[in-house]
Amino acid sequence: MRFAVIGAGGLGGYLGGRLAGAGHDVTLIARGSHLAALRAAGLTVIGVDGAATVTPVRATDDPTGIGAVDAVLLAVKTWQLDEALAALPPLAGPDTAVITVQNGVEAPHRVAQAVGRHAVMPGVAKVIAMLAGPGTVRHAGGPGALDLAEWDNRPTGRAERIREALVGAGITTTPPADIWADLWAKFLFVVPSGGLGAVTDATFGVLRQRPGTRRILQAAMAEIEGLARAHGVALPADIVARTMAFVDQQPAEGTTSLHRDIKAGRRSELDAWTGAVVRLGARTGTPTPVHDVIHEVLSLRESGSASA
Ligand SMILES: NC(=O)C1=CN([C@@H]2O[C@H](COP(=O)(O)OP(=O)(O)OC[C@H]3O[C@@H](n4cnc5c(N)ncnc54)[C@H](OP(=O)(O)O)[C@@H]3O)[C@@H](O)[C@H]2O)C=CC1
Ligand SMILES: CC(C)(CO)C(=O)C(=O)O
Repeated sequence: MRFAVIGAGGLGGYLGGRLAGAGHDVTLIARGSHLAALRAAGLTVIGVDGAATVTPVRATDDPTGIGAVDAVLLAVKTWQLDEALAALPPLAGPDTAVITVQNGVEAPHRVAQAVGRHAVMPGVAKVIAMLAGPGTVRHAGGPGALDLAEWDNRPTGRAERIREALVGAGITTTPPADIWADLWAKFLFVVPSGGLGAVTDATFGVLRQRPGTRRILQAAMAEIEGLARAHGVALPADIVARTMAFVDQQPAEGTTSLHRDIKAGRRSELDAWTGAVVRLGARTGTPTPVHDVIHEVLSLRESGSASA
């Protein structure tokens, strides 16, 4: 199949590298020193069981020469989506799927405004992958899975072909009963853990062990459960207990990307994570007091004016 990956960073590089390694026609759209390294020495994916290099790998910063592809993996951060969307038109044919992988529940809607719902396949990535340096991606954990579906979850030939390509490339994927419920379930895990982790600078191990932080985590998850209900999304009745059990299985030293980005002073996805909870809560009249506090504290810290 023909794939284009817009944003060949941690996640896009991992998925694109696996697909290219399995023989698919993959073009990575990248920039800067990462693009230079991809062109010079290919893409190296350091996995849990060793490293593999795909070389040569097709990489460019100019989408105009690629032509229409079967699927675009839109793998940039949420705040980079507008710029990435500008690269889409030359890649899109009448049946091209545009797969979103962003954490949060708003990215598919933003992309659909640009390309239409028929083109968008919301995806949920279950992997921990990061750029280890120019041209190199590290798969640090997680099952290495990408679940995706059509907007209305109906089975289609293109969804099936993409799943076959993923499985053939060693990426686990399961047809979801409802991709929106899966997106919200992941939202309910990452946002409370990320927000509270960033506020306290605590790892999963600490957050789950202290009675106080554990209670706040559960209260934050319950807020998102209420928000999902307000959006007509059916989550399992025991979603908070299930998600706490999942938190209990995470490596004790683990943190989320939101926490790591804020701690390192990099631009974060705060607006698409905690910000979205506050925004959607206000829009639907759903109380989100825990997220309101977390959002205010982290916004203040990100604005750099905490000591002004
Ligand atoms: N990494 C993971 O394991 C997971 C990530 N996600 C989600 O996936 C998304 C991507 O995350 P992640 O891969 O970690 O982020 P990264 O920052 O590692 O990767 C994004 C890449 O896209 C590049 N990029 C951005 N805009 C453009 C553009 N217009 N043209 C070319 N390249 C561009 C960035 O380059 P530059 O640095 O120059 O801006 C960067 O290399 C996030 O929304 C995240 O929530 C979801 C689950 C797991
Ligand atoms: C699942 C998890 C926590 C893995 O990195 C994630 O998606 C994130 O931190 O952004």
